[in-house]
Amino acid sequence: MKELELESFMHGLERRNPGQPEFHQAVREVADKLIPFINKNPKYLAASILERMTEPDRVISFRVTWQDDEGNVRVNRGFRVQFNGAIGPYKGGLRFDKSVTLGTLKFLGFEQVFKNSLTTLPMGGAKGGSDFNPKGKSDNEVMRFCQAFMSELFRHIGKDTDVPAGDIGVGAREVSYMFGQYRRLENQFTGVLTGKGLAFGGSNVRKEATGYGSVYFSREMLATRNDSLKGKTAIVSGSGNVAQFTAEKLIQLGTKVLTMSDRSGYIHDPEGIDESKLNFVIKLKTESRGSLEEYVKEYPNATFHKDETPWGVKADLAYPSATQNELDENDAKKLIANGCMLVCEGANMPSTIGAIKEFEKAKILFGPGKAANAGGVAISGLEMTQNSMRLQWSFEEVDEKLQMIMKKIHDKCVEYGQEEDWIDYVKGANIGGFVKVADAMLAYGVV
Ligand SMILES: NC(=O)C1=CN([C@@H]2O[C@H](COP(=O)(O)OP(=O)(O)OC[C@H]3O[C@@H](n4cnc5c(N)ncnc54)[C@H](OP(=O)(O)O)[C@@H]3O)[C@@H](O)[C@H]2O)C=CC1
Ligand SMILES: O=C(O)CCC(=O)C(=O)O
Repeated sequence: MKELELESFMHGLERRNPGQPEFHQAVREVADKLIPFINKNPKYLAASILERMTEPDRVISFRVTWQDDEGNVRVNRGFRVQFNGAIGPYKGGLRFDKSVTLGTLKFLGFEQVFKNSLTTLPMGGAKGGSDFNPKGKSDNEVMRFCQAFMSELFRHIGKDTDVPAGDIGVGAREVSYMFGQYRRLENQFTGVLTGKGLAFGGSNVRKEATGYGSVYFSREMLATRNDSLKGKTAIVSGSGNVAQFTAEKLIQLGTKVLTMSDRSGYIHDPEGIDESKLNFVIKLKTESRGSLEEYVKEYPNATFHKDETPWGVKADLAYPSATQNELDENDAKKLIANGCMLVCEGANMPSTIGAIKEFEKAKILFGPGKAANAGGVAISGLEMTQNSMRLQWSFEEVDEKLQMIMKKIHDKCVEYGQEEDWIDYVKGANIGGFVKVADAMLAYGVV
């Protein structure tokens, strides 16, 4: 049987998916670690599992027509990429951002397949969204867009088919508008979206889960070196959902958070962002939706660095939690030179392949997003469970389950990623996520 070879596999993939560099990057990172494993396990090779797993089950693309406050008719493009449903209903967020393309959503959907498998819950992988830019839009415009988006999406989703949630640009407000529209169209109250409000089927801890989960994962990584979060300093990037609750949990566990960022730049607060300063950021980002520049007006001992990223700040730990490719090879070199011992990805694919190579060379603790940020979708999975049972677990109960799941994901990464003198978490997450999906696909035969 002819073995797989990385460059020729990638050549074929790039030829079949032109103009989708983020998708190429996500597949390369996975294939680099998986191909040696597949070549040693001919059952996967013979069934062309990697070729099948890099081709989405289904891509849905549609027009979204809505009206702005001036009465102008606006047109956006909507997508849902149902990437792989071998181990459960499709599951993954929706992103509303002007940068969204099919290639972006294919990279995110592909990552989601492995991530969801790692959670140990029965969820396939999907992602969707639109090039709609929510920035500067009124609440009414966002509502009309969400209703128009759901007016097409509703026919492709369902509690046992595909269950979307939030991502960049899609938070509690947007999920609520979409859930309201789904309920109106289908006349059904079912768990068809997660991240819902607590009053209408949401789960405790879903809002916090991605950030908290990322911190719990980093706590497990540090424990492998008999170390802990207490007394450390941290760089956090982003100031949205994931960054906010990463910062909150770090503060609670005794870590000093020095930075947060947004599209306009980053803030550096050498005294540390404490709970009350974080509440200012949360209000700024979820209510007035302003720029972080406002922070230094309120807290003048901090500095604002316009159009810059925070990776040059000296700290023990780094939590990239904004967006893809926000941390490159040079940033990685700066972090390592400054003594950073751990990078934990709250965002999806925030580190470039060059940056990851630097972390691997330096053998620092590096937690890839598909493992480290899986807490969000894990609690979404538990929201689906609670919806099916028609009950709601307490905050403490769900938080305990989240900690257990993050520990299990960490254990899985160690099982497949343990090398002689370090843990290759990228390899561990990729192989650990692959095996369950691949075995299900093998069991189904040629489908
Ligand atoms: N929400 C979730 O449960 C999960 C999210 N993720 C991933 O985490 C990351 C953050 O998502 P989330 O917090 O939900 O999204 P939000 O929309 O809540 O926040 C995104 C944050 O990142 C900043 N940002 C977005 N794009 C850019 C950019 N191009 N350059 C610089 N900063 C940028 C935003 O800045 P600004 O405020 O200026 O818009 C904002 O601070 C994404 O990669 C997402 O895929 C992963 C797992 C689950
Ligand atoms: O909760 C979910 O279903 C989606 C979370 C998500 O989009 C992600 O893990 O990237």
